[in-house]
Amino acid sequence: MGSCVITRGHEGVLRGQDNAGDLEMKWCRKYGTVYRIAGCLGQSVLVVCDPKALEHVFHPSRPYPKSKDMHFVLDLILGKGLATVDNDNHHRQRKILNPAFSSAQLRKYQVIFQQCSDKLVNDIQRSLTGSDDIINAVDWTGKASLDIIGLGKCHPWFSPTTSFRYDFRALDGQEAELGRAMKHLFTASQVNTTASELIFIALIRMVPDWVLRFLRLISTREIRLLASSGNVAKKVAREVMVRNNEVQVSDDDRDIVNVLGQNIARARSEGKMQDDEVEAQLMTFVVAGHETSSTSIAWILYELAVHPEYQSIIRAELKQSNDYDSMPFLNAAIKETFRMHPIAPSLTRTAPHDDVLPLSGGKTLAIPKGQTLFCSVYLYNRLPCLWGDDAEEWNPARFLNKTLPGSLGVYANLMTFSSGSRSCIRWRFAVMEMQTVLANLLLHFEFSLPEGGVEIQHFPGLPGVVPVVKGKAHLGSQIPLRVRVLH
Ligand code: HEM
Repeated sequence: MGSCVITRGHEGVLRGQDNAGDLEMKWCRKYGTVYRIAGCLGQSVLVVCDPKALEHVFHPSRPYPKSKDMHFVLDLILGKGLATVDNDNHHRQRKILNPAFSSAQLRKYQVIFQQCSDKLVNDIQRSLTGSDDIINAVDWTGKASLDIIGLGKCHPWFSPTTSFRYDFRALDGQEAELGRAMKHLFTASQVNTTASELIFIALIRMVPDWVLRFLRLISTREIRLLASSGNVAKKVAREVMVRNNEVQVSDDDRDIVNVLGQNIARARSEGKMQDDEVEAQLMTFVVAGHETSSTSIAWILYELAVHPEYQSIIRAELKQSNDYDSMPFLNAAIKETFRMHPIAPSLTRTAPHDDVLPLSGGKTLAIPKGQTLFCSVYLYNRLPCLWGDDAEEWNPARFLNKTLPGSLGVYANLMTFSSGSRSCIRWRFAVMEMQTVLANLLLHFEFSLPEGGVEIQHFPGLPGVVPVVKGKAHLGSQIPLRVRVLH
């Protein structure tokens, strides 16, 4: 399968590619929906996008666990929160947190989405100097989503003395420490991964659990960056907990942090959650909710700039109704963007025991206990057998009035929010946030590509991909778009 550096394996080659997914796609066309690559230090890694095999790996009642290296990285950034723990601990934590995302609760968050969207529109408007301004969409959507999860000053009843919310002040241009750390988290890994970092990851997969404690003491550049983001998140989580104990918020005024804080505090007082877990939940929600949503909103603006005809259609829908869920084109465009631009293009899992993977077409594949699997969201979301021959093109029409293929994935049968009991707990929140922010932006602005066009690539960052301008990855996360105010 082509040449590779022996120590780094294909894994090193994948992390070094300019556009995440290109090589996986090339190999998928050549070798099929399950193929083996060399991991670092000669480890064997299975790349999987076969729908039947993925159904087996993400089965709700017996999902494969995350790989040890993923656990290690998540633990550094998020502590022992929902995204990190397994089995009974995971089940217990998820049960405690689920009510914060019930449909009734989500409807209440809608007010916050709207206020932060209004503020975003005003701030973009104020920043424009002429009729032909270019903005970096990622910067603006990042400010808005940080405010939505952090609940900064866009909230009308915000007051540092009566609320415990952490003021990111993102939309006011004074980025708080956490805002800076989060920005750094995804972009830090844009510097080429070294062989020693890959060897470190390979070692984590190989050594017994008790050795892992000592590996934590080894400090690679990547580990240092991840740990320092985790430390900032921890500091904020502690601040939030202290304020949560100090203030009472009425039922109607409760935002996501209030709701989460209250559920967590109750579980803690009933002895169902330890202090370090409480801290980790807040860290998890702050970190997981930032770049994920903002990058996805920036991607849809990009796709709509490339396909302006859809901007007009969606604007017409928005002028006729306030009910976002009833708008076919708005939702089809969102689904199609989540299909083409998954923030986590691959989910790493480990076989918990010797197993037989069922494959499409009735075949099977025997795998040993401990086998590492790269479950490719990117490839699954682009399989021609599911999405059609034009699967590599952005075409929302595929989601209009059609039965969706397959049965995987919590949203639109895509793997973007994963599938089964470890799927994204806030996928509905993310979709509602995207609907509201996008609707408000499209009603006030027209987006187009800068003169001469621009090619955006998926840079393979950690823990997710980062949009960069081709040839300008060193400038970090960017989606430059031309903006015109609509009157
Ligand atoms: C566009 C937005 C988002 C995308 C594409 C996304 C995607 C994902 C994916 C793929 C997973 C599974 C990860 C794995 O198994 O390794 C996941 C899990 C998770 N996500 Fe999201 N996410 C988004 C937004 C959010 C937001 C806004 C939050 C919260 C603030 C959030 C919180 C979580 C948590 C806590 C988990 C762990 C769930 C568990 O293990 O039970 N996500 N997300």
